[in-house]
Amino acid sequence: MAIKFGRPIDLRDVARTTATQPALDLTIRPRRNRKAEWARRLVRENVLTTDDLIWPLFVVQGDRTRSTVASMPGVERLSVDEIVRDAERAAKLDIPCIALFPYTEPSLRDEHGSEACNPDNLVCQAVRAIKQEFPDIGVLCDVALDPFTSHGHDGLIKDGRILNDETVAVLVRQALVQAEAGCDIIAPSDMMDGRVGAIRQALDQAGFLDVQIMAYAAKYASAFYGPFRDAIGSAKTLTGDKRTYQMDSANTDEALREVELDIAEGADMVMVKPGMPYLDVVRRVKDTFSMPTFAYQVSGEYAMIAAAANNGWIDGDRAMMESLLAFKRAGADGVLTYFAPQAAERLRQQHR
Ligand SMILES: NCc1[nH]cc(CCC(=O)O)c1CC(=O)O
Ligand SMILES: [Mg+2]
Repeated sequence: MAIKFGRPIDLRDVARTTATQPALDLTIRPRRNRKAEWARRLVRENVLTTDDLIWPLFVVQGDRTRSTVASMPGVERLSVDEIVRDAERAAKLDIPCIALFPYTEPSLRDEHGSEACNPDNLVCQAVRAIKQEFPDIGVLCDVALDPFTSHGHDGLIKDGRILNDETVAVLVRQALVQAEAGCDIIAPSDMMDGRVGAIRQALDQAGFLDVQIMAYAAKYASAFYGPFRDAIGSAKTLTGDKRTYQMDSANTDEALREVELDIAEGADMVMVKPGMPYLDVVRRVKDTFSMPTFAYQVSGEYAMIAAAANNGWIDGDRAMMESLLAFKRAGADGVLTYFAPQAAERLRQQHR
């Protein structure tokens, strides 16, 4: 491996000090446990493995199509046939789960996000195609209306307000078509009140007792979603912001109340989003509820690391691994990350 950013200084530990100066009278020297790679491995508290990774992918209409996302270097929108190839890559890399997000053709977007409930929409097509070839990989589908609405909001709008209960009714239908297509995990990211309970009830009534729910329980109104909105094509159309449903970045007690509600309504797993700027929330959620807790390293976090790395300003690979390990340290059980395949490849090399 070429060392671009400084040489590794793995100084040989000398058995006895040869310093000319008298040694300090220190009984405790924490550096002893860091003296060599084997010693550091021995006392290492947290590890990242491929089991921790969920890989988000973008689906686009077409055939053999891979289109770049300008604000997410290295990330592409994939047509259904191509997404099956990436699912295969995920399976080969031992990544347990992939997450799907659609770029909906502008002509199919409307005020009500109708395409979300079309059993033949891009996401449903992709789920079927992936499940047919790779039934053993987990498939997570996002539930929210923003990829489908002409205004870019996650819910229905009336007189400039996002309607809660009316939106929940649509989300329930969206979740059902996704479950019908073969989705394993339904992940509501819309932040409407009561949607987890409504979706759970509908899934159960339809016989989808084993379909899990991963609730985007503590999801903040964040500037870090910018590149994602580029990827799904809602950046240009979004009117206003999402602060009447996504959380205020200033709050953490509120995150605990949101998580508590989603668990009570039947969430099997909970998520905090974004990731790195909200590691304190991850820690509090994990400590308070002992639930399977996930963090989403969102598009803006990915873009920052990728951009700095592409400029030669940071060592991208090391920054990626360090950022992912931070989630483990904060108590996360797993991470949704666009770095998933790169991280998995790196983990594989390390273990060789
Ligand atoms: N509700 C849709 C949704 N699901 C995941 C993300 C963001 C993911 C990312 O930035 O990587 C968003 C965007 C938003 O809420 O505006
Ligand atoms: Mg909620």
